[in-house]
Amino acid sequence: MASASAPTTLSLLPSSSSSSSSTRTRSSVLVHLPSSGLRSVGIRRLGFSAADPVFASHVASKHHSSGKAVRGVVSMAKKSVGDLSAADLKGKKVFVRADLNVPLDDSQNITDDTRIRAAIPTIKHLIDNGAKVILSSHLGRPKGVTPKFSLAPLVPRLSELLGIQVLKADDCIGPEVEKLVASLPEGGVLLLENVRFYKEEEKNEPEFAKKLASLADLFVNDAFGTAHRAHASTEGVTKFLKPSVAGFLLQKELDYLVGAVSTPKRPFAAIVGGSKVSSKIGVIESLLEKCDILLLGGGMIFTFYKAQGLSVGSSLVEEDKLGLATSLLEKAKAKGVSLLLPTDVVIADKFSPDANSKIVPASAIPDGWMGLDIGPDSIKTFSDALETTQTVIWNGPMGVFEFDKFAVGTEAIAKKLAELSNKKVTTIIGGGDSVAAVEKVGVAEAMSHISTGGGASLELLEGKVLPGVLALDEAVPITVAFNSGLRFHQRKMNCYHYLLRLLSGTHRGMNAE
Ligand SMILES: Nc1ncnc2c1ncn2[C@@H]1O[C@H](COP(=O)(O)OP(=O)(O)O)[C@@H](O)[C@H]1O
Ligand SMILES: O=C(OP(=O)(O)O)[C@H](O)COP(=O)(O)O
Repeated sequence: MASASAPTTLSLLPSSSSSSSSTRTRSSVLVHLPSSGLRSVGIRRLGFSAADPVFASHVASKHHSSGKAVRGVVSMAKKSVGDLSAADLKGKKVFVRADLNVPLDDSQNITDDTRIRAAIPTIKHLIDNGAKVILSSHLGRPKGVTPKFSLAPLVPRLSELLGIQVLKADDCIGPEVEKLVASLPEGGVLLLENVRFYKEEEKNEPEFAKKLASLADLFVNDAFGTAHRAHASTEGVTKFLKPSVAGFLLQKELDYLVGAVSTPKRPFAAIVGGSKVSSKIGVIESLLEKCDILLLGGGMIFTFYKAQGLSVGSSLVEEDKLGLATSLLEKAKAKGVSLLLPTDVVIADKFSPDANSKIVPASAIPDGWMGLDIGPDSIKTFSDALETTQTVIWNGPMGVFEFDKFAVGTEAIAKKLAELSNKKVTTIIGGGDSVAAVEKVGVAEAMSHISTGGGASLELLEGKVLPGVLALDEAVPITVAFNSGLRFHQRKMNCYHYLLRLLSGTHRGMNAE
């Protein structure tokens, strides 16, 4: 659950990391919060954490584009559904955006209900307080109305978990939906049809957002897995519904992924595997700024080996990323990050569960063979390194874990993390295949945090701002103090609008004054 202790002063901290004189700090900004008032409203830190260097860079680069050389960090407090009282909720129609994008088999059976279970606490809180819940989600990436992407198969599981019969609408806007909403009792739940059946959803068209919003009195966004999308049901509706607040799942995800990773207990290790070097380069680069130990496994290691001049046989390689791999190795060295590549690998004569396999040193992969897992020496080295840590984040399996023969490295790391979790090490797993891997090994429960958002968690780790979070109301209006050189200005303002102006480069309060 989110931290209930409120920071009393949130700082736009001067950063010393910039090497460019053009981006060096010339101003500092303090954001003062009335401490007693904050505690009384149960403020929760959401979205951005103080002193996050990656976010600092992000803010700075945006702000620099306006010609104002200010580098800093903004910490924001988003209003939570837990901050709404029973009086705020009783009889109110609440538009809840959840991410119920669950996998279904060919017979429309749910094969993993993690996202449905994760959405329950917020819905239950609302119905227990007498609200009328209008539940919205997408499923898959349909092009127009597509029956196989209907949310209907989710109704039985939702009803079972909530202990009430969930109603289902055949659309997400329009007169029929309005009728169902009008007859919804207090404590009732109406599941709208897949919001992506309308192309206006992903285009974030205001008229469509307005129609969705017209169904309700207030908005709760609990769709962490979709928080990196600025869609009508995640971002657009906030323009028409007040308050717009965070749900418990969104809050919990951000607590771990922003809180634990921006100010981690150290030593802090990241394990990055999987198959797509290109989609994970941003993560590796940003993790080099943050972590003490970086362990690489999976299909991406062969690009690093090849970049070092080793033979990799027919292993997976992204040729156009060789230069980048070299620069990442150099960057790790310069930053003093302990970047470990596997010293031995399990190789196969074909990409198949029944391939012939053998273990070889990483420097001795023969032609015609491909690396599909990390070897036993590497497992030992990685396990020893992990023993020293206090926080571990894992994204991407160590090998082709779908084939039992090449699942040993992934399973060993999963078990090691479970063991460390029991020793109070913070363990965070993100990414669809990584979560599937820990589920397969049966250790998901042991981990500190399993993220319901693959893309969203990666974007957070890269230091990106999630539009679905940014759009939510902040907990309280706050006092912002500007200190610009010798001048000092103080004004009360809304932190959300302040941040928006800072990000968009339209803030003119510092050097301009
Ligand atoms: N050595 C390897 N060669 C080819 N594919 C690999 C290798 N190691 C892991 N993989 C594959 O990587 C895939 C997962 O990669 P990715 O999508 O990046 O992870 P995640 O979904 O956790 O972010 C798995 O399907 C796995 O089989
Ligand atoms: O499954 C999702 O993302 P993920 O596979 O990155 O975790 C979310 O539901 C977002 O779906 P989208 O990537 O189609 O916008």
